[in-house]
Amino acid sequence: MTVDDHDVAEDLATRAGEVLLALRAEHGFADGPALKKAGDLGSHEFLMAELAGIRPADAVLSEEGKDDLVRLGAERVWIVDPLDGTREYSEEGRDDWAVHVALYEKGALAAGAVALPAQGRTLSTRPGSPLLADLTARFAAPPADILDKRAPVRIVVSRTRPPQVVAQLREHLHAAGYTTELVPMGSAGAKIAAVLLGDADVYVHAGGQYEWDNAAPAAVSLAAGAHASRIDGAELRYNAEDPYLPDILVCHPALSDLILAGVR
Ligand SMILES: Nc1ncnc2c1ncn2[C@@H]1O[C@H](COP(=O)(O)O)[C@@H](OP(=O)(O)O)[C@H]1O
Ligand SMILES: [Mg+2]
Repeated sequence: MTVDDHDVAEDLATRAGEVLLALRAEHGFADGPALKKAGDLGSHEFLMAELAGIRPADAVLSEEGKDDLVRLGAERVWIVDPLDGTREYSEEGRDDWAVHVALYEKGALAAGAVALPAQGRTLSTRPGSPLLADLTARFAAPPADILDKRAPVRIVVSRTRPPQVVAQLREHLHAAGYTTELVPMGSAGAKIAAVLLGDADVYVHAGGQYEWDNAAPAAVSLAAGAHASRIDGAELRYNAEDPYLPDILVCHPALSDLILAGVR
């Protein structure tokens, strides 16, 4: 039986999340560094073994693996972050951490899933996913409350490394008559999921990130009809020789011109 790539992404991200929940329960929170290490490694090894079994011909770029540049000539590359938000994973009670599994194929993102294990859900590009249908409906309707300036623009940012550009963006929005609210959160995947799920309106990051931090969240965003780009409006490109991809913007497409004008 052939298994569809969307199903593979969703299934592997979800099951890696179960591995991470089990390791968190087993280790407890007394030794943070040991828990982080166990999580990063345990999830990476799980994903590598599963991908080798189900997609043996594909290349893999993982945050926790050695970067095999054979991927540069490969048609299919899985871009995975076994544990995004490692810091938050090691803090008791926090649910802002994620597992990212994306497939890059012939120049573009072809599938992806972001598991939020402590929230009990996985966002994915799988056509037919009820959650994806909800997200797609959200982005098909205009964000009337924001456009009418009745509701604040909720900007989700790194809780430990909020970028400079956010202050500039807020000034730009305030000058245009909008109000804003900052929502600090860990994990690029959890922050992008917050935008997709309607708990925030904009995710802006600058100053450093890698392909594994945003490939799967970008794949789901684009599948849901959200805007996802570099902060200068350029397309997000993957499987580069240097996987450094330092900035990203995700928001409702009806807000993208306004936000891009504020961050450019
Ligand atoms: N300036 C920077 N340089 C490199 N990586 C960064 C970065 N800022 C954020 N990241 C990475 O992006 C992810 C989300 O960060 P944050 O929670 O601060 O928003 C984290 O991934 P990991 O948890 O997988 O390491 C973090 O390491
Ligand atoms: Mg990461």
